[in-house]
Amino acid sequence: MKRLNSQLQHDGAPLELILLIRTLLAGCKEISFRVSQGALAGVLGSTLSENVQGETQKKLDVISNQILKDTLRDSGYVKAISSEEEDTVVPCNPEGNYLVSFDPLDGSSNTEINSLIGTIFSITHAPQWMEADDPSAFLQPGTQMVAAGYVLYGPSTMLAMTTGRGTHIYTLDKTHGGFLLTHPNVKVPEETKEFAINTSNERHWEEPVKNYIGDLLAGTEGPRGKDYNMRWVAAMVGDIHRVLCRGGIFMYPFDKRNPSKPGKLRLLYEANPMAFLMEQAGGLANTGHGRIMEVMPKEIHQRVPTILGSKEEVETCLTYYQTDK
Ligand SMILES: O=P(O)(O)OC[C@H]1O[C@](O)(COP(=O)(O)O)[C@@H](O)[C@@H]1O
Ligand SMILES: [Mg+2]
Ligand SMILES: [Mg+2]
Repeated sequence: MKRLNSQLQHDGAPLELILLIRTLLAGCKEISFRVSQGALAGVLGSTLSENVQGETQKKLDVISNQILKDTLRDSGYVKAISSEEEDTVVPCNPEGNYLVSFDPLDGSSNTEINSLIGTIFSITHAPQWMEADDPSAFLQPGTQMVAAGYVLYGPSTMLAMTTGRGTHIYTLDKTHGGFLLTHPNVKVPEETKEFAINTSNERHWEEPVKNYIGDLLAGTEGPRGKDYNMRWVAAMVGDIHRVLCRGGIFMYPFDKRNPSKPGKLRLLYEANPMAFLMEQAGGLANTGHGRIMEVMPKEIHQRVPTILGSKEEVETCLTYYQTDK
């Protein structure tokens, strides 16, 4: 089975980017080990602190963030880091050529129930003009990403990654510690009968979402003429992995509860990397009003509504926004 290195070379990734990705993944392997030790390593449960977004930090949020930060800072390849768990950008090597953004642990609420969690990341070039502690260099649209992916800490530890030449999925071979290419060139089926949305928020949704989901729930008797199934992992990384593997539509739409938080998911750490993976696998990624990867971020912790998945299903969903039917 092909190794990660040879696939990256095959996809034309420059040597320094390959070395950076390998460094990042060394950190993820350490997180994978800590996660698998669970209660034995004392990594479960909450801390007493909150992150800048007012969310209580789990011990694993803090540990994973520290592991990635230390690994990347020491590598020399990275000029600065932005993380869901950091208030501001973290300056690294002023001579570094890359910027890395990450959600060190996605799906924190799943840690205590031994359910799916993961790390989501993206990499862009560091502009020459930037100072290492200048957050404005991170305010680039997702179209500028040179690599993105996630590591899923599930029954197997899996990596989904793209450098813009397709989306490939690898499995961590724990006997040698290498990621092996198990699912090359993943293609998301264009049609689906499966959706993922937190329906407990229905009363806060806007009309297009209410109408679209209402039509899915109507099944064979409704306008869509087929029965849909629903799944919700409560970790985007798990839901997107399922969609990449067998199709579906995943949504975290705009929520009327708090207009300052337009959707729960973060553009830099969650939406953009997943959008890149989805598009490279033939799927779509939209906010309801435009392509996620074209959103110009105004601040590093910005949130964005998300609709990702099977091409035809996302296109159908978007027609509800156009007509507001
Ligand atoms: O509480 P809800 O609505 O189930 O939210 C689940 C969503 O929140 C998230 O867990 C947020 O991620 P974090 O755990 O990194 O904060 C997403 O992964 C997931 O899709
Ligand atoms: Mg997350
Ligand atoms: Mg997180």
